[in-house]
Amino acid sequence: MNQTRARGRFITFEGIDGAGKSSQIAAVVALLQARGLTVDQTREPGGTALGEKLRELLLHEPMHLETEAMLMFAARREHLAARIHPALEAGSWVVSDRFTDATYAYQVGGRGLDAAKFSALEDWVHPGFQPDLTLVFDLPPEVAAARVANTGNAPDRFEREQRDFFERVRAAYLERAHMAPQRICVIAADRAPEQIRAEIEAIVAERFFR
Ligand SMILES: Nc1ncnc2c1ncn2[C@@H]1O[C@H](COP(=O)(O)OP(=O)(O)OP(=O)(O)O)[C@@H](O)[C@H]1O
Ligand SMILES: Cc1cn([C@H]2C[C@H](O)[C@@H](COP(=O)(O)O)O2)c(=O)[nH]c1=O
Repeated sequence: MNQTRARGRFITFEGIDGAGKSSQIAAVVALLQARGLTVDQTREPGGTALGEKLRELLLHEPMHLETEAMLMFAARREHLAARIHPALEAGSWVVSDRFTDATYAYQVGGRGLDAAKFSALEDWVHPGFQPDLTLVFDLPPEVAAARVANTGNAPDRFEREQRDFFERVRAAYLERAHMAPQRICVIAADRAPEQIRAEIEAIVAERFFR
């Protein structure tokens, strides 16, 4: 019998720098794998050899704000073509640390660029394609900044931004969630990791395995 494998699902994690996405992503990947699913864990900017080179530039090289915005979408175009779409079509689930919501939050909300231009880029790069589920980690910028400082790592171009920048990024994420409540869940990230993990597990179970 000719059995075709079901298309995979696409889950994205979002939030300001230091929101605590990384450890929770690992937990969700483990949860899905425990259900016998094949999972491709990736990130933006990045996720491909070219995308990782662009990430290095984006995080560390001074550039015009519109150059930054277009490089984010260039990396995304490659990511979709070389990794995300092939994985989903092969039946793998894809879990990405950030996707296009980050561009609306950081480049439109944070940097103040024109949303209409990004809508055109989005329609060009992934017309009609959105994550199946997006988890936005929400917390006050000062809490996130303290976490980033505690890592002891040298801050990148984004992490060096001031609190008002992250207030705008946060507000833009919450606005995105308000506009697409069926896709985007806001997670209160200023809580113990175990509490956050339990809430995310419940959301994933309800959304995909009910
Ligand atoms: N719920 C939490 N409570 C306290 N500290 C946390 C929590 N979650 C993560 N952390 C710590 O905060 C720091 C940043 O976490 P993490 O790297 O997971 O954030 P992130 O959202 O992936 O950040 P970035 O987007 O900057 O990569 C780490 O040192 C991590 O151990
Ligand atoms: C996809 C995307 C990312 N960014 C910013 C957000 C973060 O500061 C960095 C990525 O670093 P992370 O710690 O791995 O999350 O890039 C952005 O400004 N716009 C985007 O579209």
